[in-house]
Amino acid sequence: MAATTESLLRISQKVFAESHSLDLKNQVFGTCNGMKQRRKVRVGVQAVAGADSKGVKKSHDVNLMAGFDAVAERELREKGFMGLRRTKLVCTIGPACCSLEDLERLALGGMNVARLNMCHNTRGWHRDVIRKIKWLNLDKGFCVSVMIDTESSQIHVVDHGAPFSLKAEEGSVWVFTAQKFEGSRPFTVRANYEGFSEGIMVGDELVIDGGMATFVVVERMGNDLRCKCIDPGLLLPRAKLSFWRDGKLSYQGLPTLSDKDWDDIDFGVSEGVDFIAMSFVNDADSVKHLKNYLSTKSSKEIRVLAKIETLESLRKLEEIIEASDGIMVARGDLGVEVPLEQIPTVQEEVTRTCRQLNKPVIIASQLVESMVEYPTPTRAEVADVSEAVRQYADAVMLSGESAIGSHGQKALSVLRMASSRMESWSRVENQQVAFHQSELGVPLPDHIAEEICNSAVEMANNIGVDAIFVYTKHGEMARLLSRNRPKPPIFAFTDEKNVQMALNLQWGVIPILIDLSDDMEANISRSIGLVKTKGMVKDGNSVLMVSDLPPTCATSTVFQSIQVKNID
Ligand SMILES: Nc1ncnc2c1ncn2[C@@H]1O[C@H](COP(=O)(O)OP(=O)(O)O)[C@@H](O)[C@H]1O
Ligand SMILES: C=C(OP(=O)(O)O)C(=O)O
Ligand SMILES: [K+]
Ligand SMILES: [Mg+2]
Repeated sequence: MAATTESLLRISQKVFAESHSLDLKNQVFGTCNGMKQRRKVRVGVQAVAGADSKGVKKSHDVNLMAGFDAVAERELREKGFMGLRRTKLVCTIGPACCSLEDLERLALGGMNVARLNMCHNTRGWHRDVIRKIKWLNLDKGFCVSVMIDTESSQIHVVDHGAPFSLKAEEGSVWVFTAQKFEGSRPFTVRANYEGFSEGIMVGDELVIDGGMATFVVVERMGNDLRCKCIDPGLLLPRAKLSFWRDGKLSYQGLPTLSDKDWDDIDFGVSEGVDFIAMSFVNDADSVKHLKNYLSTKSSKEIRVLAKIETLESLRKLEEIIEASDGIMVARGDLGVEVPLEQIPTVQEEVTRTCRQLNKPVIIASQLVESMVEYPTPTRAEVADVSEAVRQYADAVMLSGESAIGSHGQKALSVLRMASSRMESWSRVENQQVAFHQSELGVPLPDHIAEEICNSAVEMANNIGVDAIFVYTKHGEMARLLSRNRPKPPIFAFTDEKNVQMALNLQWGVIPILIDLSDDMEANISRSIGLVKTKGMVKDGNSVLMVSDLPPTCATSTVFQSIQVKNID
């Protein structure tokens, strides 16, 4: 495929316009009732995209209009309803997988969300990748969401005198400084942050990368620290530094979001990303603050995920989960503050709490770490991925395996295969075991929606329908169904693009963008017609349908119903 940077840019601007179409709508189509207005807008955007990309085939237009996920569609045709993967896959994009061809291969391999870690590389590089992904979505009918991950105020090495890792020998003495110096000075390490040594005293321990090596501070020289290695190990080029006193991490009062993070967030807003993963969250307030900021800055809703990677965040787990749109169990940095043997139980606890509170959860870091170098995973790594899937995490994630590894596609296929295998095993294993969940909703309408979804899933499992269809404006009913981890897959029909992109992270949900109207019967026949033309359902299939659409825009009563239909 020959896509020049220029054409990429043009089409990205279209995507941008689509995701920021609020003002556009009123200008172009005037006023009518809300739903009709949206319906017209999409046709408008599609016509523009169609006119612009002359090479785009007819089938792509159908994809654009119906907002299908070409990969889920193919998977369904090949493997049937039960073979559809339920666990979502997140890939960190880096230099090893940033070409259009690489990204397309990852999308074809099942990537649901592309993650860009703002710790690394330039904003120009990130912009280029985001635009490529959006272009692929448009051109190939993929449905890959974009997530940016903030850097936060981490203290790390920027220069240790070598482009590769160095060994710190026992008893060797090193100077840690924030000052720039010319050339290379042996045994000198430069940190990224001026105040890195603030409050640090002689006798404190300096731990590298959560235990790769340990030093003790032997002298303060202004803001520099002279340190002696007491536990030998490796110093990597961007190694993270943490200070400990009396077995406790010393708190340096660094903000969760730095000035650079706010710039990165504005960048994410302007590029129309779907998720922002917030690093080093310590409390719910920082999450609420970012969500408020985004609600004023962005015309589309950007979901905020809190990364659980500090001891403090575990103390305030529930309030953080409640404030967020989802969670990432960031096991890499978590392992710096929490003893490694506790990581598995912490993971299980966070995953369970997320499901109770109905928020999606991603299990991240080192899932198949050895594949950064080797073409096959270790048996232990496959067991780790399978365990996350058995715990019913919504998503599993690749980091360095895709960003810098030589076997990114293979690593993704390991996640895909391990997920599918464990999912089908769990369906058999859990046949009799119901998940005991606490009630979520307090106001009556929420409680009703919750009970309807719980009953719908029980019914779907008992009857053995092939699929669940849900018609949803904000995605809430889809999430409530997903929370029950039903046996059949959930097809979520929505007319909100950003709801579709957010549901990409939700276990077992295939989000589909279609026009929805006040007429439920019309919605049902339209959705069936669409999936039938795609070959996704056949005559004889049975579907359970759940809806939470208001019957008319004028009334606030939500019309909820469950019905079972045989496709004919
Ligand atoms: N955008 C990028 N550009 C260059 N290298 C990257 C990028 N994203 C990730 N990497 C590399 O991949 C490794 C793994 O990624 P990740 O786990 O996200 O970051 P980190 O190691 O900083 O926690 C990083 O250490 C870095 O070397
Ligand atoms: C996912 C993580 O965050 P990052 O890769 O940004 O350090 C982690 O620490 O596990
Ligand atoms: K990060
Ligand atoms: Mg981290």
